[in-house]
Formats: sequence, structure tokens, C-alpha cells
Amino acid sequence: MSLRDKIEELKKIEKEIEQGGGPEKVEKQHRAGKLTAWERLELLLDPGTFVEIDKFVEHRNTYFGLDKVKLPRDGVITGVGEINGRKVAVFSQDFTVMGGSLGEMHAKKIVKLLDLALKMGIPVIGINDSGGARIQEGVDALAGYGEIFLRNTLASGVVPQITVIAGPCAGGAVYSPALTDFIVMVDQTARMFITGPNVIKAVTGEEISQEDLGGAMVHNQKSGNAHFLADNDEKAMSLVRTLLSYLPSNNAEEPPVEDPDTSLETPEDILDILPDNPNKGYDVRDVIKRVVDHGEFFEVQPYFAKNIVIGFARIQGKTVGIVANQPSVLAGVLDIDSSDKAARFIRFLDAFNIPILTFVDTPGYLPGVAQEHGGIIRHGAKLLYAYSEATVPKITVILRKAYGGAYIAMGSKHLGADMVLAWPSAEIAVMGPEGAANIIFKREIEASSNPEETRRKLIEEYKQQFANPYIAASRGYVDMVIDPRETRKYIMRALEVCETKVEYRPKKKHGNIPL
Ligand SMILES: CCCC(=O)SCCNC(=O)CCNC(=O)[C@H](O)C(C)(C)COP(=O)(O)OP(=O)(O)OC[C@H]1O[C@@H](n2cnc3c(N)ncnc32)[C@H](O)[C@@H]1OP(=O)(O)O
Repeated sequence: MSLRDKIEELKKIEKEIEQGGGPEKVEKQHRAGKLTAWERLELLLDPGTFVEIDKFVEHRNTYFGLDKVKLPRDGVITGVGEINGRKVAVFSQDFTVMGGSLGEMHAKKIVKLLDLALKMGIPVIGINDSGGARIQEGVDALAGYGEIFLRNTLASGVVPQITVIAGPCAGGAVYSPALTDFIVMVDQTARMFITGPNVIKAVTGEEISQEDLGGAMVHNQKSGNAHFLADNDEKAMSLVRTLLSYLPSNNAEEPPVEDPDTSLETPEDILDILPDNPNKGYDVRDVIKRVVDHGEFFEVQPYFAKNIVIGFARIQGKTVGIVANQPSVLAGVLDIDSSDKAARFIRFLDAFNIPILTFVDTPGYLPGVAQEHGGIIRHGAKLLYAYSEATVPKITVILRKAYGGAYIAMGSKHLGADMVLAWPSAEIAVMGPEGAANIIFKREIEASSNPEETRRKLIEEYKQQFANPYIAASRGYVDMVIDPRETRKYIMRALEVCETKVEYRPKKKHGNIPL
């Protein structure tokens, strides 16, 4: 055979492989509202940038008649491509090939890709659509998952890892996504659970549908396992592209600078957001949008623990991570879920050189038996730990309430904030005026001929004395009390000063965050 003939043969082999599970399976995939592994990659990557690796890999299993079965690419496409001109490593499981199930060689392809991404310092995006461990391959499939979990862990904090769940992801398979930084789930088609409805019914007697057990909304809203909800595969791919635009390729790089907004102005109407009544809520995102570049805020986990808001934005084109109490939900209290949500995000920001911008308006940690018995002490400590551990620039703006332990936890000076700004509306105290006055003036109130009137007067007195930013500012715990209309300017200046920040921590193997 001449070289030209051999090239013809190569093209023929490639064409066969590219059929995946064949037209019928592709048709079934489309009928289920899902794109194929290849179609997803085409939407995710810049056109013409994908370079496939291991296209010719085949399984070598002989059990249960598998030796007679051809599984193109062993059910997963792997390779390197570009997103907005930056290199990424990607794998996309092909459900048309034996349900995208993971056997020995399928796993080896993903492991090889993760090793490559780690060596080259490029983000990893995994598109999951799989029936899990390939049952016929037994322990080889389990070993494959173990090898992947190890790589996910080693890559954690070195390169960003993003998972899209675009179909089933069941059993131990869920732990690879869980070890990555962000999970996007596609509404109605994504499913994640350790054991499905049938096993649950047999073991606990509970009856539940797949969607209610592990659908995209459940994990976005209830469990907090997912970070983003996408209406369909197209939206999921576009979401990943946006997310990546905020991130560096690895922990030794800075995030890319995009479309810098050099205006120093904060819109005048920022003064109209806080209600006059301090017990009324407002949407903290209205504050965030008036401060960041072009009013653009990319929220992460918008459906989970809504009493805290996290997400990405830019200041002068540079990425910042935002953590903000949300006074319109549970008055912005800190509880188990919001502490977990914020702490994990802060650790991501710190690992990837992204400054933390915190907005504070919280009445404290949520009281209650469920919270105490649920471990609020341990979960709340995660937030303290994450802020304390972080060495990236930390800028905090106290908008209104900053009470008790929550004052300390929310990026306070005491946990190493580089710049703490406070609006004149800030109230920094051990607790709110009503609670405080009832305790410290208890005897005076009881002895009074008009207890209600005395209580009211003493609460007012307490408010005058303590419910302001000036005592904290007089101690240097607040660096500057500012006109809210200058918030953006102060943040810009603070971030500029922090650009050369270097902070060392004692040498250790790793800390022991309260998990
Ligand atoms: C450490 C990791 C440990 C684990 O992964 S444990 C989890 C093991 N996996 C499971 O229990 C899930 C088994 N699969 C299923 O329940 C269903 O196939 C699933 C994922 C809900 C999808 O259902 P459908 O959309 O109706 O598709 P289907 O059942 O017709 O499957 C399509 C083709 O894929 C095959 N398949 C799915 N999961 C597989 C697996 N794990 N091993 C081997 N083959 C698997 C299935 O047999 C079917 O093949 P075919 O097209 O009929 O030739």
C-alpha cells in the first residue's frame, strides 16, 4: 500500500470512529433533549481549535461477550482546544457508546488528560453523560474512577476544574464532579445521585422520582452540590465560556484582563438602596452592580443559601470575587449553608489569585436548635478559616449591620482584611440595639415605673452610642468611613495598592479546615 492508500485507510477508520454509537443512538440522544458529545464540544470550543487525543483507544475487556463489541473512542472524546483564545483540556462522555459507561480505557483517557492539564497548567472541563462504572469491566472500572479522583484532587488549586453534568451521573461517579471547582447542571436531563430511586425505595421505603432526587434544580437549590443551572446543553456550554473568562489558567497566573472600565464614579442612586428602616431588607446585588465594571456581576450558586451572594465581577478589567450578605433573605444571617457556600468560594479565589471583595450587612449567626445541632459551630468556623487563610487582597465594605461573630467572620480587619471601608450607615456592635439594651439595661428597665418607655429610651441611647462605624474607626478596625458615592473609587484605589501584596504564612503541609 502506498502512503496515499494508507491515508485513505486512516480516514476510513476515523470516519467509523466518528459514528460513535451510530445514527439510531444519536437519534435517541437528540430525542432525549441532549446533544452528542461531539456537538457539545463544537459549542464549547473556539471553532477549529480542537485537537483530539486517543481517538483510536479501544477497550480490551473480554467478559460478558465484550470482546465482540467495538466501542468507538471507548465512549469518551478527549483533547485540547481553546476558549476565547486560551488553551483548555476537555473530555466529553459519549452516551451513544454503551451509555458513556466508564471502563478501564475510558478512565485511562481521562487520567491522561488530567495529567496533561496539570503539567501544562491549563483548565479542565469535563462533560459528563454516563451510566457510570461499566458493569462488565468490574473492578477495572472502579480502579479507573479511583485514578480520576486522585488526579482531580492533585489538580485542585492548581488548575481550574469545571464539570458539566449533561445526563446521568450516578453512584461513585458523582465524586469526580464533586471534587472539581464548579458544577453546571442541565435542567431536566442531568441527574446526580449516589443511589437511585429504586435502591432508595428498597432500603428506606421512600418513593421519589429521579428528577426530584437528583435533578439540576435540586442540586442547585437544596443540596448546594451544583453551582449553575443551564436550560439546555447550548446554554451550559456558553456558561462555561463565560465562567472561564474570569479565571486564570492556573494558580501561577493572573486572570485575564477584559474590557477595563476606568470610571471612578459610583452612581448617585446608590444612596437610595438602603431603606431608612434598618430592619428592612434590600437586594445587595443592587449595590454590587453599581460598584463593579459595566454593572456586570456573574453570580455563582444563585439558588442555594440565598442569604449570601457570591460571584465574579471586574474592577478596571481585573477579576474580583464577591462575597456579600443578602439582607433580603433571612435578613442576611450567616447559617450552615451560607457559611459553607462562602468559605468554599473564598478558598477558590485564594487558590487562583483573585482578590476578595466583601460587602457586609448581617445581623449575626442564625440562632436555633437545628443550626446548633447541625453543626453551625463547625460550619461557621469554615468562614473564619477561609478568610484568615486567604493571602490574596481582601477589601471589605461594611454597608449596614456587622454584629457579633458575623462582624468578625465577614472579612474583618481582625482576619487580615487589607482595607475595611464603612458607609456612615454601618452599625458595628456585639449585637443589635434591641437585644443589647434588653440585656445590659435589664435592671433599669424592670425598676422603671414605665418599663416600655425606659426600654425605648435606652435602645435609642445605645443606638446613638454604638450603632455606628465611628468607634470601630477610632480603633483603626475600619480604615475609612466613606461617602457611599465614593465606594467604587476607594475599592479601585485599594486594589491598586494591593497589586504588590505579598503575605507569608508559616510553612506547613496543609491546614486542617473544620470540614
Ligand atoms: C465508582 C463508580 C461506581 C459507579 O459508577 S456505580 C453506578 C453504576 N451505574 C448504574 O447503576 C447505572 C446503570 N444504568 C442505568 O441505570 C441506565 O442505563 C441510565 C444511566 C439511567 C440511563 O438510562 P437510559 O437513558 O434509559 O439508557 P439505557 O439504560 O438504555 O442505556 C443506554 C445503553 O448504555 C448501557 N449502559 C448504561 N449504563 C451502563 C453501565 N453502567 N455499564 C454498562 N452499560 C451501561 C445500557 O446497557 C444501554 O446499552 P444498549 O444501548 O442497550 O446496548
